[in-house]
Amino acid sequence: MKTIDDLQVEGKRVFVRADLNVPLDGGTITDDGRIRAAVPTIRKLAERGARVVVASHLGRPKGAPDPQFSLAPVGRRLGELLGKEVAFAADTVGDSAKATVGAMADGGVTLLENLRFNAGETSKDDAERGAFADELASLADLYVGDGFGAVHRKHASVYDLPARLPHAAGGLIATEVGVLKKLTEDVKRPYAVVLGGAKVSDKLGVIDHLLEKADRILIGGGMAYTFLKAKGYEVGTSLLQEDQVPAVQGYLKRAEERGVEFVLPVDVLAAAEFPDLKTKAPANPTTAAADEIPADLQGLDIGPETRKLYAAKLADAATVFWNGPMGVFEHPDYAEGTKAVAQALLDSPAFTVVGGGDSAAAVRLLGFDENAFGHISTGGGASLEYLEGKTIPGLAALED
Ligand SMILES: Nc1ncnc2c1ncn2[C@@H]1O[C@H](COP(=O)(O)OP(=O)(O)OP(=O)(O)O)[C@@H](O)[C@H]1O
Ligand SMILES: O=C(O)[C@H](O)COP(=O)(O)O
Repeated sequence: MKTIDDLQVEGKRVFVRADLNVPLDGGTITDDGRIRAAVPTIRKLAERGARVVVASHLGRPKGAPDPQFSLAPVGRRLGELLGKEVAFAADTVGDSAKATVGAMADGGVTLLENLRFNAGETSKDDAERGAFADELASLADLYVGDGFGAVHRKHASVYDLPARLPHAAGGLIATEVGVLKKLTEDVKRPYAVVLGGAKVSDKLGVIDHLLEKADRILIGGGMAYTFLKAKGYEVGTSLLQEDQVPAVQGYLKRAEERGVEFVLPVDVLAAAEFPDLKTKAPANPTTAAADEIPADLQGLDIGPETRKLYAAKLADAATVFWNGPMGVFEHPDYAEGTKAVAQALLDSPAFTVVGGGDSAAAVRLLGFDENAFGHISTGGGASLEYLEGKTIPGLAALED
């Protein structure tokens, strides 16, 4: 894989595919970690006289413009962090993008509007994606892949565009891959993996692979309820991937055969309603045993006994990979589980990798010092798929 040091960028339009998919509350960025992580590559290119065209997705709009997913606030923050003006194009490949990119001087930076406002970006149809990639390619001379959080997506800007332009990996991708490699090669044992979060269907597949690698797998967050259901427990109205229950039963069985320890919640914090994340009004959750969640309640965090159990299971680990918060940490009533896991990792001597946009944001928003962890990855699904040993579209596309 080439790096940006291998490219002659002066006076060239360099398309940087970043992952600036940050959590927003209205128009306010609640955690700018992914923007900060994107800055070094953008700054380096601009300092070397490139005309830097930055592009990203934000959220999951449905292939058409949707103001709540505009990257405009991200552009303002990027400008603050770079300490220079970032021109914002009001579309991705339309008149505004062409005019803004056309008007750039050497060393300038433009941010395009959300890539996913265009159906071609995420299309499953190769021709449709390719046509959109052609339009993106017309805006640049060179391509730099640096959006580690999105490299697992076979999307136009990640996968098809690098095939159309001379390309290289940015500094963030190089760093992320370097650290994750350590977890696939000579991992120090015991190796514990903590999985949580809400993108359950995306993440269940990784367990198949982890059963071959990890010594201990702790499950929390929205993932937990599919496991509890697979054990035959009722989970009320909790997040559930019903169609995955048989697969999860298979994982539990294989884990037993292989001597991999699965650790599931023994209690949860549950409520009738999902909490109001805007007002943060008290949610008054009930603590319920994990095998007795009342039919009208949903589990929204791990409970106090589970916090202690998970801390104990992490205390003697030598390596820990953690992806996905233990609960709806954005609300203070459901933040304790995530805090307990973060604290347990800080207290343990293990080499710790925290993966995921939301997991990393949780660590920072809950007041932990991010530098105290071995590595905080900007990619959740991406780091999991990397650990799975899958071919990653956005990394394969950067190979020579
Ligand atoms: N029990 C639960 N029920 C519903 N949602 C939950 C539950 N536990 C955690 N969540 C939600 O999961 C979300 C984070 O999940 P996600 O899978 O996106 O994490 P991530 O891997 O860190 O991020 P990414 O994959 O986007 O990089 C949070 O917004 C949190 O509120
Ligand atoms: O947050 C993420 O995991 C990445 O930005 C990818 O987003 P996606 O899951 O919507 O493709």
